[in-house]
Amino acid sequence: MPKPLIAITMGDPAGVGPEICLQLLANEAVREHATPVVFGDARLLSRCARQTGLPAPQRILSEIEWAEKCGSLEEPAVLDVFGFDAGDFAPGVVSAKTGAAGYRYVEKSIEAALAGQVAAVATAPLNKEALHAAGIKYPGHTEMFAEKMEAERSCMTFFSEEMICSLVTVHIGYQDVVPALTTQRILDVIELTADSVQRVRGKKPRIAVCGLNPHAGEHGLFGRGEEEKIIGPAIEAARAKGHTIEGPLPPDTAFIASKRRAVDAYICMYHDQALIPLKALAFDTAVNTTLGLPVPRTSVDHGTACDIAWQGKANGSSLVEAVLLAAKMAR
Ligand SMILES: NC(=O)c1ccc[n+]([C@@H]2O[C@H](COP(=O)([O-])OP(=O)(O)OC[C@H]3O[C@@H](n4cnc5c(N)ncnc54)[C@H](O)[C@@H]3O)[C@@H](O)[C@H]2O)c1
Ligand SMILES: N[C@H](C(=O)O)[C@H](O)COP(=O)(O)O
Repeated sequence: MPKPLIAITMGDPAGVGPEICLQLLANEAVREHATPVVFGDARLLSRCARQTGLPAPQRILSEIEWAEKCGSLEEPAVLDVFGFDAGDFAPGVVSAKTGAAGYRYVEKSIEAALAGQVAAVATAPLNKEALHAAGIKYPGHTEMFAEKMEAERSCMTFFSEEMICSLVTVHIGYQDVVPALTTQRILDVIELTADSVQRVRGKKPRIAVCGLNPHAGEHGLFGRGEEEKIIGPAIEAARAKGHTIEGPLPPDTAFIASKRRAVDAYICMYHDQALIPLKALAFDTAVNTTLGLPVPRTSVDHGTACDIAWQGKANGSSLVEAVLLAAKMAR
């Protein structure tokens, strides 16, 4: 069976994206399962290789060569996306310019995915402030992929050996979380998660849904009855559709070790409810995915890490796992 061609976007040029892409291109385990193509800037990658001591990319394709050769590519490569001027660029310092470049690599990867040129996309980190400074309206990749791929419903889900978790709400402030919680949205996230875990792990998942308030509201004592009025009905509806599901669980004990052994996937109401336990347990290897898209998209779980960028210190294992998961999802 031919190996899937996976687009890897280079991320914000000023962050750790370039060096984890260089690590990835040289990774033997990745080559066994996929043909990786980094969508980024070839000159910048070569400069990063010189600075960090990592191997420089061997095969570089222009956009014209890519259009001609992508159907027969069998070795790791870089697609040199035109347009980044490294003149006044400084590693570790994000700007509107680096935000715009990172966004261009993502746009290009989505075009390639929708044109059937690549089987999946894995993304290196963008910086949200840099995107904002560049005038780009999306909070992150999740919203870019969902809109540009016209997903009817989608959600952010993290896979790791320690835990799998999906987020009902993502990049919004806390005051906006409660208005965004609806029974239908929670049910959509449960269904997307159950379907994806079944495909990736080959088993019907046991799902746990977290409450919103301390102690899951303790029967209306804390909060405004969100557990009874919004979350509970979504759990009932999912159970009626045949899902193995429990909740709303008190969030503070939902992730203790014995519970994690009994749960295949968590449904979390807001960003940090999911990502504090996930990143504490599996920061180096967890993978972020967007479910509900016509073409798989995975990502690293970490950010641009500007404090260590271009110093040869970045751990590239989350990107390796992201590409391996993308290859699995693409099959
Ligand atoms: N997939 C993505 O595009 C993605 C994911 C998370 C955060 N972000 C964005 O990245 C920017 C910076 O976010 P942050 O500072 O909150 O988190 P961060 O993950 O960039 O950094 C947090 C800490 O983890 C360390 N770290 C991160 N990645 C590492 C790696 N690969 N190897 C070794 N150490 C690593 C950093 O040095 C830092 O100390 C923000 O704009 C944020 O929105 C993007
Ligand atoms: N919430 C994600 C995390 O903390 O890992 C992240 O910011 C990435 O979001 P996108 O995949 O939407 O860029």
